Amino acid sequence: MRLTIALGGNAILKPGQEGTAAEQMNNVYQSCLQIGELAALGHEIVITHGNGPQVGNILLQQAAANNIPALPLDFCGAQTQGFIGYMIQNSLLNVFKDKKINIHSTSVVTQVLVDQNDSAFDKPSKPVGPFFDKKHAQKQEREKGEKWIEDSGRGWRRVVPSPRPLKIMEKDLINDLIENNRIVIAAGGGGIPVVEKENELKGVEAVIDKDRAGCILAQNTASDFFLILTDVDNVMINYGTAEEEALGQISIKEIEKHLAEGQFGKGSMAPKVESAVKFVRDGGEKAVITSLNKVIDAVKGEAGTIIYKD
Ligand SMILES: Nc1ncnc2c1ncn2[C@@H]1O[C@H](COP(=O)(O)OP(=O)(O)O)[C@@H](O)[C@H]1O
Ligand SMILES: NC(=O)OP(=O)(O)O
Repeated sequence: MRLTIALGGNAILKPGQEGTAAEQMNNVYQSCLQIGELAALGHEIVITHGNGPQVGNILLQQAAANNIPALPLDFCGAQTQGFIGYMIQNSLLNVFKDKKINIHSTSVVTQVLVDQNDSAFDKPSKPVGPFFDKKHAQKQEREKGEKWIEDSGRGWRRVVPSPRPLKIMEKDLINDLIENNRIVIAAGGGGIPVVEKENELKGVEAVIDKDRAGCILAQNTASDFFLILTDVDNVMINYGTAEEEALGQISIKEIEKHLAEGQFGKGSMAPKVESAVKFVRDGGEKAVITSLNKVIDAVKGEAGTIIYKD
């Protein structure tokens, strides 16, 4: 089976961790152990990954640097594709060497087309960087004109514009690599957002949601399964309350009812559910939202929130 796997940025850099290279490499290596198991079972694998924590850290590093020009958000996104891609390639090489699997992986610096008139440019919604307290968030809003939100009970985070992905510009190249038995890492961080202006592609300041771009990647690569891996085993209803309940196998109709009720975090779980639903509604076989630890069972249909056609 061909699987597109979307790795959450928060799984690569967990809330509360400092963000050292060693921490992130270790987290990625743990993810790649599971991906190695799937490759050993004979599955073809396409990978995308988040970059919210990482791109936010680059913005903080830039703000702390004197006399060095800050680079725009599309450049920061490209940087994260490079170093997160490196961590995945490095980890997969080490995992495959141990398992004696002869498959190579490569990262594709990927541009994703967005609409320059997307209303998201006026309404920042994508959380980036570490979690802070409310006081810090209010100070940044007051002094820097930034926008901050409370993120699913975990603390306050800066938000940036997150337009809808329309098209993966490197689609054909990605498919050529897959046909040549490569594990491709693409559309990292949702892809580098570009708009079409006077017949040219130009980068714009935004961070695309990687689950929405991941859905297009899964469709463009004719994947059977779209797996969204995050830090919870299941999507929940009444999340964070005493009545919290995990969703298992669920139809599009049922999960859309919960979506309409506002059961899923706006900048976190809601885009995952919408992306999973879109993949299945448009003809994909199955979409799963689960944690890394459950991925092997999820592929067998035995764990996670599995969305199927009504
Ligand atoms: N209804 C819900 N069920 C489960 N998790 C939810 C729900 N609503 C919001 N969340 C939050 O969504 C988070 C996962 O989204 P996010 O942090 O964006 O993940 P990632 O970085 O892995 O892509 C969970 O850690 C949880 O705090
Ligand atoms: N770009 C993006 O969606 O990143 P996260 O998954 O880390 O939020």
